[in-house]
Amino acid sequence: MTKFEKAKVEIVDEKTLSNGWTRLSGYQIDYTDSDGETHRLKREVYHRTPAATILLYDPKRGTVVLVRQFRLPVYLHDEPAWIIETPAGLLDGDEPETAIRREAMEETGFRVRDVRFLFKAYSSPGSSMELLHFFAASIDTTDRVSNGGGLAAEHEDIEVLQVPLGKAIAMVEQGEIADAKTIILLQWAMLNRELLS
Ligand SMILES: Nc1nc2c(ncn2[C@@H]2O[C@H](COP(=O)(O)OP(=O)(O)O[C@H]3O[C@H](CO)[C@@H](O)[C@H](O)[C@@H]3O)[C@@H](O)[C@H]2O)c(=O)[nH]1
Ligand SMILES: [Mg+2]
Repeated sequence: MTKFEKAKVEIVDEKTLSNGWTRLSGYQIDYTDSDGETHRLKREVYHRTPAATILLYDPKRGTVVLVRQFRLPVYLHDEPAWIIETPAGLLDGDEPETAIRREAMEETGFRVRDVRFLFKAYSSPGSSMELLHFFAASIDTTDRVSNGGGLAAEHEDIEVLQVPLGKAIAMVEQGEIADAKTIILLQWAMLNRELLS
């Protein structure tokens, strides 16, 4: 028996408010709440497609592979905008594991061998449909087959960093790493280091 036994939702209307790189819709829904009362609510939804991210961990050196790139939404906060993240990208219609192998290679130059699927998580469920698939893989220096750096055709301009895991955790505490997916994966690594040998 949950609070929401009587709750239900009916979509009454959807209008496209913007149809650029990502579609933004304005919905009207009839939401019947937990007391059984129905209210018409307005909600805006950003139709982001699924994405994937990966913790690349080198057990011999105790380092993680991170990428640094310009992020406009951070710039608009008047914060330093070349932020540090785990490698990530849109699935672009591929299976999550295929997509993360491709993104890891394009962004970091590491060819990933065995990949471990960890979990899925909504990155911002109040406004965005984005569902992120989280992975982890151990790598070593011999898996680096190119410099990475992203796709020139898409003007990706990516710096590849190899950071000791303890230092990366300290960077979270100091505010130098401030991306949610990255913090989740670094904390997973701290809790599960024995799985990555
Ligand atoms: N033309 C155009 N191109 C864009 C736009 N936004 C992004 N791009 C391009 O689209 C590509 C996206 O690169 P990916 O590596 O696939 O994705 P990402 O930017 O790393 O991140 C995605 O996944 C993250 C998961 O953490 C998400 O958080 C992030 O919002 C995004 O969906 C980049 O080349 C970028 O230049 C846009 O509004 N217009
Ligand atoms: Mg990316």
